[in-house]
Amino acid sequence: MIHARGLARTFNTRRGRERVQVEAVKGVDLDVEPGEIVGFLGPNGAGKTTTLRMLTTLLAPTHGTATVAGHDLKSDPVGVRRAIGYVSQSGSTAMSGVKAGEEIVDHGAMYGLDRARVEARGRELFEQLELDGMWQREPKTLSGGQRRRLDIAMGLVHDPGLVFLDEPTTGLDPQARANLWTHISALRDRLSTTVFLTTHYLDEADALCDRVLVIDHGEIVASDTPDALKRQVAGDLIELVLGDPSHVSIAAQQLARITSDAATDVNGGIVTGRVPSAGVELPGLLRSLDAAGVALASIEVRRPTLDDVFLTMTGRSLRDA
Ligand SMILES: Nc1ncnc2c1ncn2[C@@H]1O[C@H](COP(=O)(O)OP(=O)(O)OP(=O)(O)O)[C@@H](O)[C@H]1O
Repeated sequence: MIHARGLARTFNTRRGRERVQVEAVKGVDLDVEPGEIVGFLGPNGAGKTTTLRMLTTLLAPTHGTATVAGHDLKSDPVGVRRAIGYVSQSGSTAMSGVKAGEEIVDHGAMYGLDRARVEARGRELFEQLELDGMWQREPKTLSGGQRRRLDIAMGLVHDPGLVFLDEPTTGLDPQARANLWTHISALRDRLSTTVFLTTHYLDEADALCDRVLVIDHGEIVASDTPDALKRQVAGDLIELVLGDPSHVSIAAQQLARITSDAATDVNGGIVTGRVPSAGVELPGLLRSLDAAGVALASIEVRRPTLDDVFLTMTGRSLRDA
């Protein structure tokens, strides 16, 4: 669906009186297969929006080539535009006067589609996106989550095979975000729409995306499934909270037998260590602790997060970057 090679964009800008060149995107290669939900993750200023604007024909690349939904970005930008949906950060719904349904029909008509056909498609999308009953409402009277779903309906009304969502859940409360994830997954499952979305949120990339591309300083630093990326970080963290603190050293010994680096941390009555896979190691550990007479108050397992992945790759936390 998307094949980009060496995609780059430089901006000429001024810093004070000095002219400077900003290399926003530095020769990115990326491939997205049909039916995938791919998350484009990175800190502020990493180059996400610039890449998205290039892939959607809104910004010309300085270098590189790309095929998007079967059309060449440079030689056939109109073909690209017809074949994709794009939902920007700010959305495209008008805030006054026009009814939600009319906006949808006008938007589809812009693509040269028959109004009756667009209306049928729009009503179907309203149903799928839980917007039933909103056809006659003005967008300004909708909730934040409903408005984002209306934006997505607009992006899909011409039935594109590929849709770009720029930070789709920014500004929504946690419940509305989770609800939108369900809808985006369902769209892919029902309509086989390929989804390419940018996000700041680690939990969003983790919960929603089949694959995550991590961009930093204009370069892709990782591309894999969230689980595979997290497996690259040295395993799961096991935390043993001891019922009897005098068992600390024996518990540490037992845990050290299975940790990746034969090391554990002891803090009061708590012993922690990283193991390659907690699911595999835990039953044996519990048996050996039991045999050694160690009483546990509780046990916790923490899987690595995408933030741990970013930290391992760049030495910085995604949140602080
Ligand atoms: N029109 C422009 N002129 C000059 N510099 C720009 C322009 N657009 C983007 N940049 C710079 O390019 C870099 C990448 O910006 P971009 O908006 O693509 O990042 P981003 O990952 O989308 O960030 P955010 O998450 O904050 O939206 C930044 O350093 C930004 O300041």
